[in-house]
Amino acid sequence: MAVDQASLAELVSFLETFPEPHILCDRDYRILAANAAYRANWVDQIEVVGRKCFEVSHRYTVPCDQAGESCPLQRSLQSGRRERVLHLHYTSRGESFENIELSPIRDASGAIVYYVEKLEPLPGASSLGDVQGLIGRSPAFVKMMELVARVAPSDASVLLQGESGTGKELVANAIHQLSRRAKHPFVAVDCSGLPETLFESALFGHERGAFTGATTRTTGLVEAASGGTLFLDELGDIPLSIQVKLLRLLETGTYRRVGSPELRKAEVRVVSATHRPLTDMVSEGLFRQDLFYRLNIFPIHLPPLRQRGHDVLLLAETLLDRVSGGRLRSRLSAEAAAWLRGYHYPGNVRELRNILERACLLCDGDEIHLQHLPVELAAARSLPTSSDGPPPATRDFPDSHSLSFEEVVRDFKGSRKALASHLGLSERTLYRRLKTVDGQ
Ligand SMILES: Nc1ncnc2c1ncn2[C@@H]1O[C@H](COP(=O)(O)OP(=O)(O)OP(=O)(O)O)[C@@H](O)[C@H]1O
Repeated sequence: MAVDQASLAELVSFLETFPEPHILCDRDYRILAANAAYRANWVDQIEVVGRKCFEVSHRYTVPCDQAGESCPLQRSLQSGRRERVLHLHYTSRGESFENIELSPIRDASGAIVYYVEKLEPLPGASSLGDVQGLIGRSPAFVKMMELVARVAPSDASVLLQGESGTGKELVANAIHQLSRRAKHPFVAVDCSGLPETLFESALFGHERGAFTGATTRTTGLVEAASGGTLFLDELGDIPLSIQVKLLRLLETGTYRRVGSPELRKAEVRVVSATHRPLTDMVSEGLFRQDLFYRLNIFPIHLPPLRQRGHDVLLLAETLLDRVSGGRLRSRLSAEAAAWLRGYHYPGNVRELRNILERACLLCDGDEIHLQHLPVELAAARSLPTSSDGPPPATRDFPDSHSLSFEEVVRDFKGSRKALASHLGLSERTLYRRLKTVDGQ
């Protein structure tokens, strides 16, 4: 049964009272009305009434769920409830990540007849490529961004898990920028770079005379992050002796400077990151279980680049701008683009950036060709190049095609320095990981 015309007109005029952009759709995705805020900001004055929402917002010809994205309308039809998702939408400001909230409207018999859709851009985020420096539009990336947008406004501890170079620090920063803490500091701590003896004083500060060489009182990183976000990178490298102190900080919001009995208050949100399987470390007794649970309240998995499809070329375009550093910006030839699209990137986005930086230096003209790319890396896996078989651009490489760290190390013919650069790791991190592999 349909809602009568008078009720529909009331609903439409009700939407006009909202300052945020709203549209009204039927169950068949058709837009029945758009309020002034939507008309003013969201589309370039084109008529949207009568068109399908997926066509206007995504330029799709099929509903989002048939295009590999989650469709709030379908979800709400199934759940019967309000649904929220994050989508990448076309707007008058270009492509933009938006929080979408879809509320069902029922008729007198209780059947869903319409949907009211509210659209809100992520705070601070404008067009694609400007979401705190994070580039991507693949389903795996958008799914991850949806979790980022959901957790950012809260104070929950977030644990970012993902291979090296997947953008964990960028994501941690995005969480900070999208939170109410954005005006306060974001302090990143590289836990692998701190020797155990200095860890506690770096984190919590120390009093004058607390240990030999402590000639002045020093504030720690926890205090420096006050009101903001403390990002603990390479969490698995925190010594056990410090883990207990970190747990106290998280549970009671207090800490002591080294050499001081005074309990100090800290007001920080903690986001941490690891590429190591922390649950294994917990079962081996190398990481405290209570601390793991406390930090892992909201886990977010960062997809490896090889699972992000066309994001590779999207990223390549932006990274080429960044690495060309004032020089003439090089273009990718078709065969270079196909190779880049098919390569498996054990070092993820950092490796892609390194490959492009090297290619720009090797390339004399303005076009990057296969000879400027490290094609020998993929040859170990017999990946096709443009000259044999279908171009890699047309295929996706599932996980089984990716090389493990050990395999890359085994197959790599160059120096340790070249290997570190190829993997997108610092030499120090490479040695640390080699040590872990040898120790197994
Ligand atoms: N989605 C993205 N868009 C743009 N640049 C990205 C993206 N992801 C990663 N990068 C770039 O890749 C490089 C590596 O990113 P980042 O340092 O955040 O990775 P990481 O996962 O923290 O790595 P590690 O585990 O080695 O510390 C940086 O130069 C970063 O700017």
